[in-house]
Amino acid sequence: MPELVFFSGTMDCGKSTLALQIEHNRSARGLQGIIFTRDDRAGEGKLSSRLGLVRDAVEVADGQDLYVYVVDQLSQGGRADYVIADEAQFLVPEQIDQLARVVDDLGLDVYAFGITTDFRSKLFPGSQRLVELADRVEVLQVEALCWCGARATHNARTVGGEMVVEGAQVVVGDVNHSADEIGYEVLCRRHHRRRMTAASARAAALSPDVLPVAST
Ligand SMILES: Nc1ncnc2c1ncn2[C@@H]1O[C@H](COP(=O)(O)OP(=O)(O)O)[C@@H](O)[C@H]1O
Ligand SMILES: Cc1cn([C@H]2C[C@H](O)[C@@H](COP(=O)(O)O)O2)c(=O)[nH]c1=O
Repeated sequence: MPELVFFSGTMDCGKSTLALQIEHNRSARGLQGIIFTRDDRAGEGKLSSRLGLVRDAVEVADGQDLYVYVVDQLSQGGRADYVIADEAQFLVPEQIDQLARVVDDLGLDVYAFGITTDFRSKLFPGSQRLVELADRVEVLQVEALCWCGARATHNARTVGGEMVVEGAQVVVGDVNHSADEIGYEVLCRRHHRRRMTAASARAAALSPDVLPVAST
């Protein structure tokens, strides 16, 4: 049975790498996929992994109907054996419904990859719809780690290393960034709740004013 699978996790946990591996293994067996992406850090129409691999993909536009796109490809004589959608958190709920229709009406597997929650730990609308519609939600096995060593479950947005909680839901960026840029850091829930990034933990440890116990 074809499936809609949502591979989810924090930033930097290997989602795009897995997307590229799935694509590689299928194309090595002669299958042909349609690869959708949106706002990848590597630029328009790219699916990129921090391991250095990058490949071309279809950049999803505002309001684009993904079901119609796949049908058009097939009716123009193109092949589509499966569909991959990276950065799926940036798709709108209607586009997730269209991906579900690709599974149900065209009989293709659809593999979607994305972060579930934003820097405020609120669901992205596209990810919410994926959780609602997916046949399976898979959490990636390689754990991204918080600075404290615990499993990272949350995404923090940082400015100058400090966590911020105000701003637009979508700001394309990376976990490796210079100190004064907007960036991201993955944290465990405890440290996300306390807004304690690696930089603020380091500063607190160095400060003579801070008592060793802090509970919020
Ligand atoms: N230099 C490196 N050596 C080995 N693994 C790396 C290196 N840089 C990044 N990675 C791996 O790549 C992962 C990030 O992969 P990526 O597919 O870009 O993540 P995501 O799409 O989830 O943000 C990291 O969690 C780490 O496991
Ligand atoms: C938490 C959060 C992230 N983003 C952006 C930052 C990156 O461009 C992508 C995630 O990419 P990755 O391959 O999973 O690292 O999402 C955002 O726009 N808003 C957020 O709150």
